[in-house]
Amino acid sequence: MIRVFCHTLTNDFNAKRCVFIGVTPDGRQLVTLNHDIQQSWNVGDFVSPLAHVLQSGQQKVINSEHLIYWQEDKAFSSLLGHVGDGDKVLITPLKDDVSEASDHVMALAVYVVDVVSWNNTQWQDNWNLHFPRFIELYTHHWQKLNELEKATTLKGRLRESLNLVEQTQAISNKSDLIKQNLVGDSACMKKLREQVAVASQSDMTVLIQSDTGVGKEVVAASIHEQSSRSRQSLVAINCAAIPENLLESELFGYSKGAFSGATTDKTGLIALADGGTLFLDEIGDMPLMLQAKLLRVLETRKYRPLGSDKEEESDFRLLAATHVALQEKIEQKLFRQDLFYRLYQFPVHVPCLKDRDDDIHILAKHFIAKFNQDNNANVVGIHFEVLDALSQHDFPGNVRELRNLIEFGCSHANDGEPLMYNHLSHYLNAQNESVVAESSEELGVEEEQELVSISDLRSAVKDYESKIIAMRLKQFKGNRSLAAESLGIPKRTLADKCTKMEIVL
Ligand SMILES: Nc1ncnc2c1ncn2[C@@H]1O[C@H](COP(=O)(O)OP(=O)(O)OP(=O)(O)O)[C@@H](O)[C@H]1O
Repeated sequence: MIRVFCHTLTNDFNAKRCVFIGVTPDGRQLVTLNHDIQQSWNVGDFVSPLAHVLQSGQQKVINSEHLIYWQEDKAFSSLLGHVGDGDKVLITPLKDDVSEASDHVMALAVYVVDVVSWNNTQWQDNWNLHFPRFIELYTHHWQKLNELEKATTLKGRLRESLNLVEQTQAISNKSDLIKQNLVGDSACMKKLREQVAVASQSDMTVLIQSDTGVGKEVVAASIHEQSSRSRQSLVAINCAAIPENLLESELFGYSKGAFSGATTDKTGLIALADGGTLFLDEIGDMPLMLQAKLLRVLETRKYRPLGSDKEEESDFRLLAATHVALQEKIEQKLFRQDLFYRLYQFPVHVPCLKDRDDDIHILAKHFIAKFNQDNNANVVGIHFEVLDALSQHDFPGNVRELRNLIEFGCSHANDGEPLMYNHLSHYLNAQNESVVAESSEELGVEEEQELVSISDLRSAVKDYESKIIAMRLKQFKGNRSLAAESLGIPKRTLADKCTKMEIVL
């Protein structure tokens, strides 16, 4: 469009030079639009004649002798090139014809007319007659093109935001589905489900890092189930559970005769995962020699079964998990750094249960429902004392320990009844006994010293009672029901004694 404008001005109106200047979208700058010239001016810089025309909206004709006044504006001078004696520099504003402000200037055309043309009456007639019409037509077309461009850009942006909305919706839908297996309402579990949903949309290698029993396997299964590979298998292996020499043949498979005992061909897990997902649990325990082989497979997708001279291909997606800190293993030269970075494409951390104890209740309910379903039982809910006790438990074995605990309790509960404290007391007391044993040992030393100095038996007994109650309350983190139950006294009696003895916790 600009080329056509300059071409018409040069050919039909004998312009010696023609430059097109536009206003930037933020309205702050004037910039040259010709491809071969790069200059810009601040719209408020009145050292330049361009700012004057932009503000007045009136065409300006500058005689060659008056150019001296604008010499301070070096950019403007260099724009014009050589201007001969008597030549005229014209700056014509191009006004937008649909804008409500009829003086809105869209652009400026700067051109030089030589003295001969300017003094020629035929040129003058032609210029007076056709130039205004040309400018009007040109501005109109240019404006339409700009509108079209704006509409196309807007359409593109709308599409982009629509895609974003669709993507967010898809992730939220997936997260809801994932919640059926990856239970928990804590903020970190919601975030984890979102990460799982995002991971399931790509083929990136996911490295799941966490303590034992937190649900790494559940995370891996959820990623696979929500991915486009879900119709094919999820093939899982625990690298720590299999002896080193067997792990290689399990993964790569072997040909008949590869070693003594290989009486038939065996398909390896890498082959079985073709089209699906391979989950390597406890990858931190994989021997170094196998790590090198795995790295090669990840890079080429090719592998060779033991004893075979033929390379095979497998299109699998890798998920890996570890409960050990791989960085430490790298420092100890027990894990390859290059493999770590290959696995670390999409890292996922699953938080420990003690860092999200809001989830204990919902997980407990989930495991009771599962127990009922699997055992055709009818344990109805969970008593608040059990929840209190659970929230004070540390769960070093994480969700797996909670699941075992609930299943243990459910198996002692009666149909139609909720899960009560006494159904779990055997399990929990075994834990508490170790706490009490620790405290008792400490008390033994102090007690010995105190016994020697007793002079008032009644007050010593009271002190002793008060210590026992305080210790028991501490053990149950201030829960008076549990402390009273453990001491075999009613809760009200314990409360009275606390008031009388001024025991506060
Ligand atoms: N968020 C959860 N929702 C429901 N069940 C869960 C959740 N997290 C873990 N579980 C259950 O807890 C048990 C242990 O989970 P999982 O085997 O996935 O843990 P892990 O981290 O892989 O353990 P390990 O480190 O021993 O391999 C399983 O029975 C699993 O179903």
